[in-house]
Amino acid sequence: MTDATTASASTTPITGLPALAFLGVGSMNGAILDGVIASGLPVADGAEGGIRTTNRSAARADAIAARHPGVRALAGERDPEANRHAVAGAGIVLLGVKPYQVADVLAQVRDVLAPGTIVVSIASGVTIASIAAALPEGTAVLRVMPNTPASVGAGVTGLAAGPGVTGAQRALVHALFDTVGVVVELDEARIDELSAVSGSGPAYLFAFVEELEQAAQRIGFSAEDARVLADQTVIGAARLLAESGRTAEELRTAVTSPGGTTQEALAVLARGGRVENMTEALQAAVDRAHEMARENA
Ligand SMILES: NC(=O)C1=CN([C@@H]2O[C@H](COP(=O)(O)OP(=O)(O)OC[C@H]3O[C@@H](n4cnc5c(N)ncnc54)[C@H](O)[C@@H]3O)[C@@H](O)[C@H]2O)C=CC1
Ligand SMILES: O=C(O)[C@@H]1CCC=N1
Repeated sequence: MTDATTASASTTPITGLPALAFLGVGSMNGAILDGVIASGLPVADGAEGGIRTTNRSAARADAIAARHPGVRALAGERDPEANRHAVAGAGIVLLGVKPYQVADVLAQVRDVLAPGTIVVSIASGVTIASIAAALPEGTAVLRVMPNTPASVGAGVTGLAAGPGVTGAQRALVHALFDTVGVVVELDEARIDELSAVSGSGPAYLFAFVEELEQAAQRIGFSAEDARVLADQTVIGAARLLAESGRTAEELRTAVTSPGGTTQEALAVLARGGRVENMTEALQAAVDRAHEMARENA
């Protein structure tokens, strides 16, 4: 990480959030919505209620409303102006649609954003400059890169503020994402690299669990037992990392008896050049983010 990067809780105490509009509540914005609500941090009642959400399908909006009865969940399928209704009176707008849909959603809402509204994008590969260019001049724009463990309060979010964003606005968004885990502030120039590590990272780990499960079956375990063994091993190891205060290296060493079985297995895994392979994988994610930024400019 560069000198420009800091992981911290917000230094400014925040006792509440302004009305929030979550535009596009799928996997990621849904995880943030769950986390913010679970945190109990008060959200101000805007003119149309404190938290508003939008997505395309009515079934999904109904599911959000059932899960969070206080939320005003709107569906584009029922209300073509859902995004415009959601942002009216909101203090923070969280853009959670797919990258290629961002421009369309910004065009829908740009003339109904209240002065002083903070726009936060979670989209991969969509730059602050391209978002700011689609909004009224002077709109505060921040770009964040969260990850799905946010839904259980264990996320990590990269946060980059655009030009002209005040310290107070940045602190507010930082506090919002503190409710769903750890926040790392960084320059926007580094956000694609952060995304490659922590935004996509949960998928790498889930892919590993799937591989461990499949390999366990190949050496003779039933599908059911293989799943218990693989899932619980990773859950237990992650908790140990979180709760023991020891580094991954120390914990690995504690499992690996000299001349024992783990050492043999790790030697086989290392044959694949895992660090080189992981570095190549991260670079592929970064390259794709750069390509998306050009496509979405
Ligand atoms: N899934 C992840 O782990 C992460 C995703 N992201 C970013 O989050 C964004 C969303 O990704 P996911 O949640 O995975 O996608 P998703 O497909 O689960 O969610 C997108 C949501 O947007 C809604 N939507 C589509 N068009 C809309 C419109 N015009 N107005 C309102 N809602 C609309 C859809 O109904 C859907 O609920 C992407 O830009 C992605 O780059 C960022 C970090 C991690
Ligand atoms: O795969 C993606 O493009 C998004 C960004 C990071 C995680 N999911």
